Amino acid sequence: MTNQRILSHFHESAELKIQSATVLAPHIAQAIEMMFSALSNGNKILVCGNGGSAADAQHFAAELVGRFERERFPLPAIALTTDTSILTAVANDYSYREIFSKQVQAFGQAGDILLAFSTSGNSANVMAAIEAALEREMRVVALTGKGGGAIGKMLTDADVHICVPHDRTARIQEVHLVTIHCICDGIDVALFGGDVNE
Ligand SMILES: O=C(CO)[C@@H](O)[C@H](O)[C@H](O)[C@H](O)COP(=O)(O)O
Ligand SMILES: [Zn+2]
Repeated sequence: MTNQRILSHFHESAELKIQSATVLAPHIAQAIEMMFSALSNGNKILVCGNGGSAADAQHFAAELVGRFERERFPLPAIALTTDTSILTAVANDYSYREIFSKQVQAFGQAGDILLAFSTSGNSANVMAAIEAALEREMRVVALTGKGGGAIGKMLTDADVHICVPHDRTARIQEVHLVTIHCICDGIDVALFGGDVNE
């Protein structure tokens, strides 16, 4: 019984990944192109999300500033989920809704990219961050699920929407993870070409 449950998690996850690959590949390719071009112009990437998606935001920033699979110079990415003094002050003095948007206003510049994670597409603080980014002429890459929610409706044609075709938060997060690894790999390939062992 327990084993069956475990097996079904693995199967559902694997099946969704296969199914998402075709649907998401063109959007992921667009995100890679947009990020590579921004980084090449001296711009940076700000990243945000709640809960498991906060971990994804930090995971992505770590792979850009540190490394993914290749040795290379550090690339500028900042997770907006890590400074507990900023997060608690803004949540306490203003609202939880503004914890990311205030940081976008503080650090974001035209041409920078906001990478925004929300499995529901409806987290108010992620939406506020997107609003702030668009006001500053930043571009947005949104990783969502569940049809994209309100975030899907806020994005412009200049932005990229990577919407996982599923309704279960855990499954969506699992596809978000492989997506950020695709993006890291794509940026490395754009920088150096070829495969990892070259
Ligand atoms: O990791 C999980 C569930 O798998 C949770 O921590 C989850 O991230 C949190 O409930 C988030 O607050 C959900 O926000 P969102 O993805 O809808 O924007
Ligand atoms: Zn989770």
